[in-house]
Amino acid sequence: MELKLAIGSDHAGFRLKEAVKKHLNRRGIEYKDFGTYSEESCDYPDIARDVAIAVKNGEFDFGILICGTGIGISIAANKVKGIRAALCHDTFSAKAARAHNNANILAMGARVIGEGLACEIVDSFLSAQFEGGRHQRRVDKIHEIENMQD
Ligand SMILES: O=C(CO)[C@H](O)[C@H](O)COP(=O)(O)O
Repeated sequence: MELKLAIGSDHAGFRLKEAVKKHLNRRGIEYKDFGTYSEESCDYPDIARDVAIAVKNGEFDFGILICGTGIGISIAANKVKGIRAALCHDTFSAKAARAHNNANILAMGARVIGEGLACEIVDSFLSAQFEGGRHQRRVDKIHEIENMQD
């Protein structure tokens, strides 16, 4: 799989990010780590912004964002036009996020799930394909809402 990912977390997600990076290394999947690089307290919107803009600009196929709950970092990423960040804590949702919502960022909460499940969620997200059709119409409507804000 020739994928290039952007990955980032805040301090709460740092350890899980390291575990996900190890998993990606084992699978031979290329990624760029946008930080944070320690467990020192930082602000998740800063990381969400950098990853989301890089994905939106087409430098990466997908993004992975991790904070304590996954909530704040996904909310922040979704403020970037063209970003569809999906907070997933199960493999079914991760697959549907790609198949139905054409999500381009996977968000997870390190204080919610463990490393094993997180890596399975990453695999489900990356292996699923957008189904298009009626789902494309709905994704288009999401972006119509986005464009109403101009
Ligand atoms: O989950 C999060 C945002 O949704 C953050 O990781 C969490 O709020 C950080 O909390 P603290 O500064 O107390 O470690």
